[in-house]
Amino acid sequence: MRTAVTIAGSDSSGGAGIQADIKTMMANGVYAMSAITALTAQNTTGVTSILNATPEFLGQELDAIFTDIYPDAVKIGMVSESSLIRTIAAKLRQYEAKNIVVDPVMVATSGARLISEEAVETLKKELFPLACVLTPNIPETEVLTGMEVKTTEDMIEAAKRISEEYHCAVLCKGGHQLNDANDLLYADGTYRWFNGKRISNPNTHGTGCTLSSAIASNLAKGFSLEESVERAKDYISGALAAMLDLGKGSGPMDHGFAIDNAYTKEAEV
Ligand SMILES: Nc1ncnc2c1ncn2[C@@H]1O[C@H](COP(=O)(O)OP(=O)(O)OP(=O)(O)O)[C@@H](O)[C@H]1O
Ligand SMILES: Cc1ncc(COP(=O)(O)O)c(N)n1
Repeated sequence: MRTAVTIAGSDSSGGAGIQADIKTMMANGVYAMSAITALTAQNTTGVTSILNATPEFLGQELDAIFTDIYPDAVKIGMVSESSLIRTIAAKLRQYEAKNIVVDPVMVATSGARLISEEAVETLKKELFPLACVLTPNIPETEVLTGMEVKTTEDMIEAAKRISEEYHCAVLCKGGHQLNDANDLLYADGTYRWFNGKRISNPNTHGTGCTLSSAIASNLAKGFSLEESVERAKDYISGALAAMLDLGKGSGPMDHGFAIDNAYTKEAEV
């Protein structure tokens, strides 16, 4: 069985972070492991508290993982402090980790800031060069380039700039567009669109976490980056189209849509 690890924050409401990642990896047929960077107290309406792991403890989690069940792919999500980012980078280099997907998580759907400004600089310096693909959303793409991203041409230009600066592929996610949900992959000087029909579902908590974990799962299974993105896009569209509606705010998606006997189907009996 292929294996993957998520290095990210825990979401107590189970919609984003570690919990979304593990559900996604499992639904995509990959054995999931986790190194938790922070505990968050959050639900569909917001984040009320964050408790970071210490760099020492995070290092020990990564040692435990990499010295035993070596992961075929790595997904990195919320890491809010520079010291934690440095620990991750050092461990990934030490263990020669492969298929690293970096989701530069900055702000939650609910509006909470999940990384300090100073840590964004460390993320760029330490982790971006190790990534095989970065998956910023449009606001994150704007922060990373300092340019406004309003049109499809802007998305292409911004993704090109990031890809050239950090020498890795960039998937600029289009979930924040008004009419479409088209994602742009820029790799090796060329680009390709992954078009998605915008699904009229207000429950988008954890879409970014889910997409990056689905990409990591497919890379772990040996698919090319393009194939991995295509499959991940199908997965996120299916999870959104299942129209789960939980909680008072922007709710989580249904990861059970692809699994026989999953909880939503059972619940209807
Ligand atoms: N309403 C929607 N219909 C279809 N696809 C969507 C919708 N919203 C987001 N997506 C898709 O979900 C994926 C994540 O994109 P998005 O831009 O929302 O990332 P994000 O902002 O990082 O997510 P998060 O909500 O976790 O912060 C992309 O593939 C995007 O196209
Ligand atoms: C632990 C954790 N990681 C990531 C996100 C971003 O996801 P979203 O933007 O969908 O809230 C989150 N809310 N919590």
